[in-house]
Parts: sequence; C-alpha cells; structure tokens
Amino acid sequence: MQENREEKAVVIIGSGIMGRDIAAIFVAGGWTTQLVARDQARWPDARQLLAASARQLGNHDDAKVVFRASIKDIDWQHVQAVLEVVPEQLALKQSLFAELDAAAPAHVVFGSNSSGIRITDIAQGLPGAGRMANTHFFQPAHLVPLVEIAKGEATTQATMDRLYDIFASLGRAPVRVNRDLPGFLANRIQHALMREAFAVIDSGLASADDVDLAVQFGFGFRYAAAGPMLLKEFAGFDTQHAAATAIYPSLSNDTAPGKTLAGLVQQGRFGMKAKKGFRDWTDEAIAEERTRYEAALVKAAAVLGPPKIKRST
Ligand SMILES: NC(=O)C1=CN([C@@H]2O[C@H](COP(=O)(O)OP(=O)(O)OC[C@H]3O[C@@H](n4cnc5c(N)ncnc54)[C@H](O)[C@@H]3O)[C@@H](O)[C@H]2O)C=CC1
Ligand SMILES: O=C(O)[C@@H](O)C(=O)[C@H](O)[C@@H](O)CO
Repeated sequence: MQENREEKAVVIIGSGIMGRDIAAIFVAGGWTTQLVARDQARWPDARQLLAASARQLGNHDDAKVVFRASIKDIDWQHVQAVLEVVPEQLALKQSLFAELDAAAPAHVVFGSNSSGIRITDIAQGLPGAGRMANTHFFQPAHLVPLVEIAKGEATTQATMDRLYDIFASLGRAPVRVNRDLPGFLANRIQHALMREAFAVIDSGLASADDVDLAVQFGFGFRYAAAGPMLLKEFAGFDTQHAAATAIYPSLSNDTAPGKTLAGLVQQGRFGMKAKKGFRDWTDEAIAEERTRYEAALVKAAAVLGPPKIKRST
C-alpha cells in the first residue's frame, strides 16, 4: 500500500526517561513531534537526549522537534496521535486525558504509556474514551521494538487499527491486547518473572547478581532467537507439563511487593535515577553502563530481525 505522504504530526506528553525516546521514534520516522514538558529549564537536555536516540535510529531532524509548556500551546494541525508518558499516577493521567479530550480534534487517537494502569480507568467517563488505548513501550523505547496496544472497554476497533498501523509504519513490533488487564500482556509476564526473581532474593535462595546472571546467560538469552512458546516446541510440551506440575506449587504467589523491593523503595534506592539501587551509581558509571547496554541491544536487534506483523489497512 502506497504510504500516505501527508505531513504527519504527533504529540508526546512528558519528556522523561520514556517520553523522549518515544519521541525519537517519531522524529526518526519523519514526524513533526511536539513534546509537552512543563519544566522549560529541562528542554535543552531533553532535546539533546532525544536527538542522540533518533540518531541511533539513523535519522534526526531537529526542526521536527517542538517543545510546548502546556497542552494549551499545542498546534493540532496534522496531529494524528497523542501519547501520554507522565508518571504512573492515575489521577494525573486522568486529568491530562480529560484536558486532551476537550482540546484534540475528533480524528486524533490517544495512547497511554502506563506500565500497568488500564486505559478503561484513565479514560473513565470521557466522551472520547473510544479513541483511547494503552500503548505500552519498553525501556529504552527507541531500541526495544515492542509496543503493546491494549483495548479498553470503550476503545473502538478503528482506534486499535489506527494505532497499530502507526507503530507498524514506524518499524515497531505492535501487539494487540484484547482487554486492558493491569500490565496488559508483556508486562504481566515480565512482572510474573520479577515477582519470582525478588522472591528468590527475599528467601536467600540466590543473590541479585546471580539472578541476573542466571536469566541473562540462561533462558533470557534464548529470547533473542525465539519466543517462550516456540522454545517449548523445541523442548516438548510434555516435558513443560511435567516440570510445571513439579514447580508451580512452590512458586511465589505474593500479591504485593516483597521485603527486598519494598526495602529498596523505602530507602530511596530507586536505581540510577537516584544514583543508588542494589548498588551505588556515579554519573560516569551510569553513562558507561548505558552505552554498553544500548550497544548490546542494537546488536541483539540485528539477531532478532524484523517482527512478523500484518498491517490492519
Ligand atoms: N521507566 C520505565 O522503564 C518505563 C516507564 N513506563 C511508564 O511510562 C510513564 C512515564 O515513566 P518515565 O518516563 O519513567 O517517568 P519520568 O519521571 O522519567 O518522566 C515523566 C515526565 O513527565 C513529566 N510530567 C509530569 N507531569 C506532567 C504534566 N502534567 N504535563 C507534562 N509533563 C509532565 C515530568 O516532568 C517528567 O519529565 C509511567 O506511566 C511509567 O510507568 C513504561 C515503560 C517503561
Ligand atoms: O520494563 C519496561 O520497560 C516496562 O515493562 C515497564 O513498564 C517498566 O519497566 C515497569 O514495568 C517497571 O519495571
């Protein structure tokens, strides 16, 4: 299908860890990208980081990047979508979506990058709830191809198709999630793994470093070559069934974060953003680790190859 050559524009609300890398995807794809970021003092740094990410995708045109201090300043001409990427706070997301719904032309579709809050709850009661979905990226958003698009109770099929096609046109790997359960699809699976990983550390079964080594150099490494279900076609579902029968009863069924994760947060050990997590971080160590990590992701993406997806239209 001939790509629509009209001027394409997107609005990203929030220019933090995720917002600027999501913006970089659109800039690299030639979209005019307006970022709503309240703190103008942080615009230069955000612009610089966005440009670096867009260059990693092979294309950056700084003229395509426009910062706005408020939703009221948005130029809606050519805008096709708005992606919300503000902190994981339901009330904040709800107030932003209400303001955006009142301001955006009817054809504009909305996505929330929430990690786990359902769009049904964010869009609750809004006239435009039908044009809103969860659109969940993974960090770093510009290097991890997956975007899970979760359908809220009011989300229309047309909205799902439009968002799917936008992300497919940008070379991402969109997946459709048929209902918006907390954590959608991939984040439910990731958090199931993280729940067990923290339970292993809580119980003293293994250290945090050995959890990382076991996953990265064990089954995690395989996922660059095949997904978990394909891997079990190799292994045998009879063996999977037998192992599951033996293992499931002792797996963690915690319904809240355990002592290690809760302790890290109570101590303000949020990770690199706080310069301390399981370990302390200097700016130099963070920069070094991010460079190593992102270079490894670029190589892994080459092994991964393009996703098998089918455009809606
Ligand atoms: N950090 C991660 O690894 C991932 C985070 N997410 C989700 O993405 C969302 C954003 O997370 P991060 O980028 O990590 O947060 P962040 O704290 O790095 O960035 C949030 C940005 O939103 C801005 N902001 C806050 N209120 C605003 C408002 N009213 N208008 C405009 N901008 C506003 C802040 O100034 C900040 O720049 C959250 O819902 C999070 O759960 C999703 C995937 C991965
Ligand atoms: O891992 C990611 O990038 C995403 O799944 C996220 O939403 C966040 O990391 C969140 O799950 C906190 O781990």
